[in-house]
Amino acid sequence: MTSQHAQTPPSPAIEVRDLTVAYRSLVALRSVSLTVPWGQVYGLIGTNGSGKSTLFKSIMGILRPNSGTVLINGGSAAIARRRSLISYVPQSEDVDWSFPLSVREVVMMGRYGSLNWLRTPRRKDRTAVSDALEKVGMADFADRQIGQLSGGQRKRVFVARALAQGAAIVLLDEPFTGVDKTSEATISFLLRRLAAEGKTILVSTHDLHSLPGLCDAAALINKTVLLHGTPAEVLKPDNLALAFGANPFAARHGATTGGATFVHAPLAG
Ligand SMILES: Nc1ncnc2c1ncn2[C@@H]1O[C@H](COP(=O)(O)OP(=O)(O)OP(=O)(O)O)[C@@H](O)[C@H]1O
Repeated sequence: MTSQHAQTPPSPAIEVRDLTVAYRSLVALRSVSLTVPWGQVYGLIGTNGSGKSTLFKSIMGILRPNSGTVLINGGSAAIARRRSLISYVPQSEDVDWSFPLSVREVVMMGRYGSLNWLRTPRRKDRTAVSDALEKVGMADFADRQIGQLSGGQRKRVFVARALAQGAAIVLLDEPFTGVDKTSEATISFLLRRLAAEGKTILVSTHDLHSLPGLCDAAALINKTVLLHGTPAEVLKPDNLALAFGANPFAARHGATTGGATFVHAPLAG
């Protein structure tokens, strides 16, 4: 017997459809399509300038695409941001570290919608901030100015901001660049735990060696998505070489091709 009401399949966490983004005449992304399901850590792999940050900013709705769409849980990025559904941990270079804010104040920003900046924190906000700082091992640094932190500590503070926000989707742009091993392990552990709770993590990284332990799936990107698959498939040297020309990452993994899904013919340059 069939049910009278057909079940609508749940929307994926992130769905990018045929996205093209240009900075004036420079095309940074061309016809990018990507589906990221719920409950996964998904890796975005690409060399410098391959368009990873542009894709993140497009997913966040910060950049307006020339064409194509981005859906967050089936709706617009603007709605997702307003509902604090999605959080963005930027590259360190994109943050003004001289800004006179304490660690606690940065994490508290995760508790305010952008329209609510002047609201006085309530007890549950303060508790959420303390809990998040505890989880990333930064509770002892709560009153320190953000400029007085190491690279790894700064990243942990921004991860804490995403935790305090309670976002169901977290984007992390190069979270392991310039980061010490302790911070990397803390962040990786937290990301795996968030995914186990059903949340979705999209992470861009150059660090291929961290990929198998961290990610459930990954995509190789060079202005467009070249291929996607499991980390083991994506990391096959021949796939990296096919995607990027000579293997620019000098990966030490496996030696055969196959398994990964090529989406586009590899691009030159
Ligand atoms: N604001 C901008 N104006 C003009 N061009 C830009 C701008 N931001 C990025 N680009 C260019 O767009 C392309 C993609 O840049 P993007 O920052 O998205 O790459 P990326 O993969 O994040 O690189 P990286 O790993 O170095 O951060 C590059 O050629 C870059 O020079």
